[in-house]
Amino acid sequence: MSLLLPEQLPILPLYDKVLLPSIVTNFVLSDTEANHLIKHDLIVCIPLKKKNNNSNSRGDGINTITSATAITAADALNDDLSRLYHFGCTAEILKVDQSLPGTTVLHVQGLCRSRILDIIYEGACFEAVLKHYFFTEEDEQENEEDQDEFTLSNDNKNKNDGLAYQATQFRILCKEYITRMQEFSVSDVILLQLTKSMSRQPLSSIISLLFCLTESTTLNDKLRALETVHFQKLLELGNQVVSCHLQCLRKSTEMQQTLEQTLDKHRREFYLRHQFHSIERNQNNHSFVLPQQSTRLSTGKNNRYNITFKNINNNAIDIIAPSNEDDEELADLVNQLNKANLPPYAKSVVIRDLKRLRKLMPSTPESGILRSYLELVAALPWQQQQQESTSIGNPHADVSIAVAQKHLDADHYGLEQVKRRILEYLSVIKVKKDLSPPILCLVGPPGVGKTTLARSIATALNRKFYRMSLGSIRDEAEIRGHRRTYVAAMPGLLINGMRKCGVKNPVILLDEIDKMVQNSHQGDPAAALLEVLDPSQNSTFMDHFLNIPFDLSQVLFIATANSMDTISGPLLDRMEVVHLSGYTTDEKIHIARSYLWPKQLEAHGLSKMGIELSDSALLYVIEHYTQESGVRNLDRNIASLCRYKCKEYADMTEKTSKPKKIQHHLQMSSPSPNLTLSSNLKSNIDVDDIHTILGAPRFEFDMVDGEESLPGVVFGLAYAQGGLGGILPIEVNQMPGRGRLTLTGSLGDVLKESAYIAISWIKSNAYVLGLTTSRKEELLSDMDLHIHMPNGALPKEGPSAGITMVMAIVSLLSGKPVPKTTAMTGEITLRGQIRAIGGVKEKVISAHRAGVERILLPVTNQRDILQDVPENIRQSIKFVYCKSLWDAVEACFDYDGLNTMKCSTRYASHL
Ligand SMILES: Nc1ncnc2c1ncn2[C@@H]1O[C@H](COP(=O)(O)OP(=O)(O)OP(=O)(O)O)[C@@H](O)[C@H]1O
Repeated sequence: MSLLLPEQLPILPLYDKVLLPSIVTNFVLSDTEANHLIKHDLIVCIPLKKKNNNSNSRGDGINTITSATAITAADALNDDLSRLYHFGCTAEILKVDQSLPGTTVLHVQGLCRSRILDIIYEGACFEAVLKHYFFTEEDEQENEEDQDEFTLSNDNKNKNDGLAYQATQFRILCKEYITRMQEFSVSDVILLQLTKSMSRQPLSSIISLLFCLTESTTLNDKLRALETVHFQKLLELGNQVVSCHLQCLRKSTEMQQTLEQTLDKHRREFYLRHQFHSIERNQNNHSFVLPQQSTRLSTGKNNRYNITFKNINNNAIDIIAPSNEDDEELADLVNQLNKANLPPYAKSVVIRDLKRLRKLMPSTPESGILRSYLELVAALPWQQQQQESTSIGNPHADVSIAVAQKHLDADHYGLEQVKRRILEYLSVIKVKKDLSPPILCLVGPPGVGKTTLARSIATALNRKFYRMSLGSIRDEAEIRGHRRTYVAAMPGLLINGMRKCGVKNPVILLDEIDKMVQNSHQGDPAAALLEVLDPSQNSTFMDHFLNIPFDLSQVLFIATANSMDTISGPLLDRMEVVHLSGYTTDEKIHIARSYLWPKQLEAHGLSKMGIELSDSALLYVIEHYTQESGVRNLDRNIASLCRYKCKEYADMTEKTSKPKKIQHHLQMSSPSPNLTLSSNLKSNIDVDDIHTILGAPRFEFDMVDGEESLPGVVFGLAYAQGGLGGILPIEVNQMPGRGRLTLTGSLGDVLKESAYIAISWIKSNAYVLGLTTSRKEELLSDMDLHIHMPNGALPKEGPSAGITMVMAIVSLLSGKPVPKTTAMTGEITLRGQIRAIGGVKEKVISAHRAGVERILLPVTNQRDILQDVPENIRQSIKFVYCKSLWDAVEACFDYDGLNTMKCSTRYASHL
């Protein structure tokens, strides 16, 4: 056959590729490269050795050029010729495809191995002089009959070197190789070709195919296959390469198995658990039914199966079954769940979740969430406990009103009306034996004892107390909890509170309910509270995290707020508001004497030292170091006094005691009751000491004493947020101009409007007021007015200064001063009516402190004076109740001093 092939053929050098006999493939060349080749039917494809070939003679390492390129005359100038491998593959050109411009695709089939004897330059291109090698049929002869039965047993060892043995071994290895490759899901096309060739093709072709198709065969192996001209040697090489591949495959299968074994420890546990549950299910199908309270046979870890009994009464599963597969923590959890006395609807959810938890791998985040969820369920008070409070919530128990009153009185001075309202509320509960009366909402300035009152109620009822601060809550989820699908989901404040209390009937204080942010983009927390505060709905309160209805109907809710303005309407509607106003100075003195001073002495270990705080010193502290409606700052200042005395005492003992004794004192947490004060320690705190202890006074109270009664200056009464009242002078001045009005002193819109109303009313009644000489004369046509309220940096707002503005302007224009001991407050209308205002108590109390003797008030505020203002203040101040501005004018000015103003005429002007 070699004779039939020409011994001189054009060369197609191959970069990074080796063509083997029997293989059909294609090479992409440029048209110029292919031109001289396509004139021939046969070519020789010779691999190129690596450029710096210093490795071995076989040409290890071929340059990584991917396409095949023909050697042209120009190429010949290069060193490519020297890099040609000494063997090539003679190939037949099957097809030439030049459909793509500039590109020629040569479809070729390898025919035989050819040794390169010489390279010659022939007709503008290089050609190789070759010697061809073929494998004859005899070469490839093998014992076909024994092939299938042939095994690699010891009996056949004598054949080890034989061709048949090599061939059979190759076939066996090839089959294993194909099977293993199938396991690794290698492309089916390759395996199909290999499988087909196994039965039909001669072995040399199979070897070629194997070398070309398997990606793991190196270029080196392919070059070795190309130069091997003895069939048996080729077979040996084939066996070697396949064995090597197989070894790799076996190794990776082994690794995979080991990896799976390690990874599958948990999966195996899962299978076992699953298996166990199905056995358990079978057992449960045959569960015993007992007529009485159900019991579990045993929870011991040695039990093969746990048998669950069903309660015949409610047909619900009464006890959650533990499992032998449970770890210690999970067994504990199941135990707690069983003790939690869950209602049937909660139990079914828990059983389902417990099953899910057991199927999950403990390391997964979902398992953690589920576990904490079940822990929450176990910790919640689902049923009334025996040891829980014996008062409200338990219909057989009684609330002792006398005890409640004792507690309230013991903790709080005064607040008579508030205490009375609380006792009424508790009486309703006692009589009705449930908690349906509306929820109490204590509204008042800071530090007046709202929180402590709620705490006293809880103590009086012998219930647990939980304070829930709602200040700045803007997310509905904080009340209702997050759904469990969210990462780091948590139950809401209420369920958390119930968990902390551990009882079904605590007193929960919804503190600062007015500070809750309404209608934020994260939902409306106030809306979530509606359900909680509605007695008809809160028995099935739904927390998103818990996702099981929870009964809050036994909880006694009390809310506190500083102002009602910011509480949402529907929420306010569900509550009964109890107002707490600020304390008078007298009340503060009482509170300080009877509660705060003894409390702080006790807290500083000075209760047995006989330290006294004089009344004048206490009053000085209240007036010059606090400016509040409550007593929180006063409490703090009293604590400062106690600290100072402590320091004095410590210094004194250090000076007088021997070192040993000092040591002894330092070790003591509080001074010994036996220790008496040395004569050096001053036991009385006077006004003079206050400066030394508390520093310079922080507030100077505005007193009318220091003021002058001038035309155009009138005292109004102000009420600031936080329950503080005070006197506020309004100053008016006039200047030549054209009737312009200037307003200064950080006045708000409503206050400015009051000024315009005042001017309008005065202008329209100028003649009757005696400010003009005829009805037609225009007031203020040639002058400008300037109204100012001192303390300019402090923003002021509200309608209650209307009356004061009118009187101040009239006073200026008439030249008649209003006595400085007269103050006033009231909203005005354009018709001159005076309307009710708020904060009466605080305003009156502060006016009293400032030395005011007479106050003008709207007649509709009379009941506030009678109800709220302490008797001693009522006695020392004269109240003038005004229905219209004429009453106020009458009270402020001497009528005869005005032009024509007479009592009778003022009514005429109204008509
Ligand atoms: N009438 C009172 N008798 C005795 N102590 C009082 C009285 N009123 C307030 N206190 C004391 O004042 C302090 C502050 O009271 P509390 O914290 O209850 O104020 P609050 O009204 O809840 O204030 P806030 O609105 O800022 O929460 C407490 O130590 C309390 O004991």
